Amino acid sequence: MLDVLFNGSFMPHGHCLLWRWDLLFLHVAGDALTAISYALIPIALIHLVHHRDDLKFDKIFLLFAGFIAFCGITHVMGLINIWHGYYYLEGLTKLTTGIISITTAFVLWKLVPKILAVPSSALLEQRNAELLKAQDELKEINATLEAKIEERTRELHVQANTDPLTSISNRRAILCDLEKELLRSHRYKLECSILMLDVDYFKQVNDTYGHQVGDEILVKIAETLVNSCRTTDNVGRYGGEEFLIVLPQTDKLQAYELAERIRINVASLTFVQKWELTCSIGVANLLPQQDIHQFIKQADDAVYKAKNAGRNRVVCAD
Ligand SMILES: Nc1nc2c(ncn2[C@@H]2O[C@H](COP(=O)(O)OP(=O)(O)OP(=O)(O)O)[C@@H](O)[C@H]2O)c(=O)[nH]1
Repeated sequence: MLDVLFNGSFMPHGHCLLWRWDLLFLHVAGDALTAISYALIPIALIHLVHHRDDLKFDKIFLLFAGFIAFCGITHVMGLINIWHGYYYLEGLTKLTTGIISITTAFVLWKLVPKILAVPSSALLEQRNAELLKAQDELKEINATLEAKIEERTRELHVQANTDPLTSISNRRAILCDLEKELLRSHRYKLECSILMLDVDYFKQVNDTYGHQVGDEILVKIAETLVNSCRTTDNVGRYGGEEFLIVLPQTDKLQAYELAERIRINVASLTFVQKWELTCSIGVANLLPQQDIHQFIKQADDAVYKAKNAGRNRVVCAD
């Protein structure tokens, strides 16, 4: 079998060309150039498949490489057969080339729908642009939402710490301020005073003029307190008609003077109704080691004394 295959004793092709140099040149040059390029193309294809893991349909590239390589071999056989007559070998090469070619053609046609289904780079670019746009829109929505959440959180914080009637700090907030001030004063050995203010005979105001007038009076008193104090002082509504004022770095005498001023300011408030509005104020100055409850009780006791002493007065705790 191999003897037949490698039998080169058939008439060389050169005889058909009558050994004319011009014909020989055309055939040799054409076959040689084709054979060289048919050797280089498969190498390039294999290199490509080898270096790109993400290459889709890599099997077809390898099939192409084989197909082109065998085409090259048939041209080499054509060259050899100019001088020798290996026509069995050439025939076998052509048959092999034909089988690989038909296989490649078959596989390629089978792949066509799949290849067409792969989105084109223009389509991918368009999708990418759409995604980037959607991403920008989402970022914008996110930023808006975050701003809204921040705003709402601020509003809720204000709501949680503000007395809805008077718009000053509520009991929770003023106690929180006092707690902080207490810690600071103890730590840095600073003076700290508080005023507890209770409106006199407020029940009578409500009973005589109605709850709404009572509310208006509370609002006016809160305004008066805020206007009478420094911005560094904290004014809060402690209870119904009770107000707590925290005075950082303020000694007993300064606190007493402020309390007197407040008492006078409240007494000078005028309402449509002829009612002499007064208040009683207890002053407490922070003692060493004193906690918030003891501090407030001191001020409360002073208010109680002021009430018992006839109201409309300021009493300093002992
Ligand atoms: N209008 C109004 N009244 C309130 C509010 N909170 C508490 N009060 C009223 O304040 C009154 C407080 O009455 P009391 O504790 O007896 O004290 P008082 O009448 O001021 O008497 P003294 O404190 O002893 O001078 C009650 O009638 C409460 O209903 C409020 O938000 N608005």
